[in-house]
Amino acid sequence: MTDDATDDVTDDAHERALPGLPAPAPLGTSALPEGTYDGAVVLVTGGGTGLGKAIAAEFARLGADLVIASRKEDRLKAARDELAGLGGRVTAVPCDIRDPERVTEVFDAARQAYGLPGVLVNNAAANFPVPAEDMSPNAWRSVVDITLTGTFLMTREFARRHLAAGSPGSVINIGASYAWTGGPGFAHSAAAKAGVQSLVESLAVEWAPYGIQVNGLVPGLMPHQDMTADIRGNLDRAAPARGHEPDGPRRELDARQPALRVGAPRELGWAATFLASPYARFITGHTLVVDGANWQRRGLVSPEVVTVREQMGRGPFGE
Ligand SMILES: CCCCC/C=C/C(=O)SCCNC(=O)CCNC(=O)[C@H](O)C(C)(C)COP(=O)(O)OP(=O)(O)OC[C@H]1O[C@@H](n2cnc3c(N)ncnc32)[C@H](O)[C@@H]1OP(=O)(O)O
Ligand SMILES: NC(=O)C1=CN([C@@H]2O[C@H](COP(=O)(O)OP(=O)(O)OC[C@H]3O[C@@H](n4cnc5c(N)ncnc54)[C@H](OP(=O)(O)O)[C@@H]3O)[C@@H](O)[C@H]2O)C=CC1
Repeated sequence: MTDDATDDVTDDAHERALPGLPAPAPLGTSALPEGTYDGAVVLVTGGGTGLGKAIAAEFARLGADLVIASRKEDRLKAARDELAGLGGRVTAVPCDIRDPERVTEVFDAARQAYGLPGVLVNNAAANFPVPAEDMSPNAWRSVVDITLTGTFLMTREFARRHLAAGSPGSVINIGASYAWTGGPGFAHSAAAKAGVQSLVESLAVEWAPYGIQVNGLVPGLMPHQDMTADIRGNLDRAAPARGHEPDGPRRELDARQPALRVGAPRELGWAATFLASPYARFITGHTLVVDGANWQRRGLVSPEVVTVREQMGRGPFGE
């Protein structure tokens, strides 16, 4: 199982005069004791690709049985086989999280396979860059329905089942820092992630009395080979991949981070396994940012303003 390694990129950073933040520990290692998740069932939406798969992998290494859910069966099956190679059991359930009936079916399938998941990672989301004035109503709805409504439906089903069973649980919502900074060019996704962040804070209080933790986990820039063409295209505008590999090292992206490197997906996975672990039982309603301080970045002097249209190489509105 690979981690879409930024290791190569990290080496680049170390060749510089400034070291940047140190490289992460090797893939396959963990700060948590072996077997921390033995007997636990972990449900990860969007667990067939990218960061969701990396998160699922870290839970699997620590003994969890996994349920991964998303729309595309072929990718889910490939990920299931890959994750099963880490030792645990893995079930893949096709599901569009916008549909409450499909959401119910995922939990039914999980219960039948291993029992009620004790951990839910709401990782599935949708996003593409688009100037707000060009965005169709359906484009807005699509991103908000998947990212915010889908997250709510999954979380509601998880809580209902735990409330009925009287059992504790842990929810982790994967967010984005533009939830609180705003995201020019990503107005739909930023608004949806702001809603996801708000859910963390509302539901943590609402459900703490029942033993359910709800936390947020925000990745910084963590490129991986499953990035959609839209997101990849956005990165390509800033930093074209070198060589023949579409996921080749991108020194230019590293140079744009205070850490002088992008994040490795496993760094998010490690944070998720901590947040849902017995060592974080008094942490709820919190959002942990794993981004090398990129979201706090400010220059002494503000950079020149470049409109979203110009950044995307688009002509005047309406032409
Ligand atoms: C680089 C910084 C990133 C920072 C943070 C990153 C956050 C992330 O969330 S990354 C995760 C990205 N991953 C995904 O988005 C995976 C899932 N995404 C998708 O499957 C598609 O992108 C989807 C959301 C468009 C698919 O949803 P679906 O319901 O199948 O939608 P349709 O294909 O029917 O399209 C709906 C609607 O949206 C319009 N649209 C699609 N792409 C674009 C685009 N690039 N620009 C403008 N509009 C777009 C599409 O045309 C439809 O609208 P109508 O034509 O009006 O019907
Ligand atoms: N990569 C990064 O640098 C950053 C990522 N993030 C966040 O991290 C998370 C993962 O992103 P990343 O791995 O990069 O993106 P991916 O595109 O790889 O993952 C998105 C996942 O969501 C699933 N998905 C999309 N729509 C639905 C749906 N309607 N129902 C069920 N599943 C769905 C997709 O599977 P399928 O198509 O099969 O449905 C896919 O597995 C997201 O929440 C994203 O916002 C935040 C900041 C930066």
